[in-house]
Amino acid sequence: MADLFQELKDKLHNANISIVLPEGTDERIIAAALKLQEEGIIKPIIIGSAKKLPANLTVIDPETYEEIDDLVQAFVERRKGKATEEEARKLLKGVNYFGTMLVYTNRADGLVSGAAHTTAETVRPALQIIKTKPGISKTSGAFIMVKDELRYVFADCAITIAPTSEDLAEIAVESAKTAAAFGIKPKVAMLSFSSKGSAQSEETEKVVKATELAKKLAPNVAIEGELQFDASIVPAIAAKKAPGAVVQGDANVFVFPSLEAGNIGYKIAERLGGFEAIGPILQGLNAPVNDLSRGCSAEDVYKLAYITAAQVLN
Ligand SMILES: CC(C)(COP(=O)(O)OP(=O)(O)OC[C@H]1O[C@@H](n2cnc3c(N)ncnc32)[C@H](O)[C@@H]1OP(=O)(O)O)[C@@H](O)C(=O)NCCC(=O)NCCS
Ligand SMILES: CC(=O)OP(=O)(O)O
Repeated sequence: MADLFQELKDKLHNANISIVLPEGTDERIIAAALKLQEEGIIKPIIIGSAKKLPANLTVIDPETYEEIDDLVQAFVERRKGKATEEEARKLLKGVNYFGTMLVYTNRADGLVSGAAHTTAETVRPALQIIKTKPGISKTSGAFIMVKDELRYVFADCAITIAPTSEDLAEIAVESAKTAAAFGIKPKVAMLSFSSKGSAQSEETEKVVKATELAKKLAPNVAIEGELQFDASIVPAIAAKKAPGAVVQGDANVFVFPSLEAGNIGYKIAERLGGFEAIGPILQGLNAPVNDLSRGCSAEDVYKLAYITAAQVLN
């Protein structure tokens, strides 16, 4: 992954991209911001109290922000009929709503939060304000999983609790795009507890249908399902369980059938398998807003800031 981050740094060198880090009270966020500031490639903007933060950082304090009325008006306009001015003013006291409005109003290019907030608290402002791109029905959360030379994409590990076949197909296509954007030629496995009809149930049928839909949505991408994890990653097992499949134990994008499977699966790969987990990267939004795990390190924050900045250019 060293190469990926070097590539991103080269690409972003003169791009002048600013990333909001709303959690200015978290030490990991401050450490990552200082490292970004020192490097001078991405401009971090911290939300918090300037008095309590290092003087060389750009800090915006919602309590004293001179342009708060503009943000409130823009929020009320965006949430037409769903928030009064009074409610908007109250919501914008929250650092994630405030930071998301900085992105929505083009005062910043992207946002990374979630070190000190749950995923729901982090992403809800983005779902309500930034919203998904035309043609995308739902956002989803992908991780880039890295160990030595190995790079995989896991999704959805963050957002949709009980995806339908249509959701899974969209997640597959968006995850293939995420893989391609970060230098991985996608080979997608639609995961299940069954390989090519070895078990039959509502759950396996959901993945079979999702695979058909995903293939129609992205006919040029190698997508295979339904597959068990071993049949997707071990060529000899693929030859036995899924002979003739377009993915022969060489999958690198893994679409999990539910959030339970995806979230548990990525944490097992991270905590027992020794993979670095970068994300969750939110896919399909109009502007990049990315979540962190509350278990993240300062290095994870720093890296996700680079991924977020790269999404601005994609
Ligand atoms: C993502 C999540 C917070 C959304 O829940 P919610 O805020 O209750 O969602 P709601 O149904 O009230 O919708 C709120 C808004 O977000 C939108 N929305 C909800 N899910 C969305 C999705 N996946 N993609 C895009 N927009 C979405 C809704 O359309 C709605 O927009 P509107 O207010 O403009 O009409 C919820 O699905 C969740 O908690 N997921 C699990 C998160 C988690 O804990 N993951 C594990 C750790 S990473
Ligand atoms: C991505 C994720 O699981 O986030 P958290 O660990 O904060 O719940």
